Amino acid sequence: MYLELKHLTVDFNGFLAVHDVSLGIEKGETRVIIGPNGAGKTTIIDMITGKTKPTQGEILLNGVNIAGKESYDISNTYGIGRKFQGPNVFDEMSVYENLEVALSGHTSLWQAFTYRRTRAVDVRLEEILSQINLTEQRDMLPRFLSHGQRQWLEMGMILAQNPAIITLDEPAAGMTDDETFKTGEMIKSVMKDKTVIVVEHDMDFIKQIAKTVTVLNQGEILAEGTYEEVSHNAEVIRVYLKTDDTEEEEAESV
Ligand SMILES: Nc1ncnc2c1ncn2[C@@H]1O[C@H](COP(=O)(O)OP(=O)(O)OP(=O)(O)O)[C@@H](O)[C@H]1O
Repeated sequence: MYLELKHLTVDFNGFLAVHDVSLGIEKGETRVIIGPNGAGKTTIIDMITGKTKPTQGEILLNGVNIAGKESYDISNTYGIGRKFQGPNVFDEMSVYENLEVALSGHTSLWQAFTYRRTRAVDVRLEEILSQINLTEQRDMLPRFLSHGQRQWLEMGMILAQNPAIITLDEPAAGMTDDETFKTGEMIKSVMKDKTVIVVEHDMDFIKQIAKTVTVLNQGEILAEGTYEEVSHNAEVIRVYLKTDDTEEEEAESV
């Protein structure tokens, strides 16, 4: 198994946000994690990316335990990239320059001094611009982009860093249906060689991208399987998928 979470638990002053979670993710897989608000989804991403240290358990990447390592180390040494829920770009730089900063990976003063905008850099950045549908917006400042386009810029910045594993926390939140669909296609095509972990709520989007879905509830795994399996699972429907509409319909039919 490529990435293996083993018996992960997080105790926030007596509150178990994540409790004894074990799951395995294959290399190149796109795994979606769903569940009600407060289920512990973001906390799991926080542990994989080093923001939160598990109270117990292991996170094995190719058999190496990375649980509790610093986020800087996890991103730079172990190649795990993250897209946060909110936009995280440099406002005074153009789309192209934002991607360039991400690609150059100025992790030391020496790299910053020796960096040159070579032909190879330009070719790669143009390729990323096309992959994230922002070729025409390359010289724009991020504030002139739509919400969805800003999210794509961030996905591009992660691609520029070329991580092996990409974690995306609600990438489609606030997007139009068209932007959401394009984001799904982007994950399927551009990120097909990456291992991708996505936290999401939009079930159409999940259906579009997921091979395996893990359902969390109150810090524990409730179900795991294909989209079809989990969306027909009675417990998953009861705790998560049941909408106010279906409850009203049931109440009316009684
Ligand atoms: N630093 C913290 N200290 C205390 N409690 C926390 C902390 N971080 C998260 N929690 C709590 O842990 C639980 C799980 O939070 P988490 O953000 O992982 O849920 P989630 O499944 O991502 O929810 P959402 O869908 O709303 O983003 C929540 O009840 C949250 O309030």
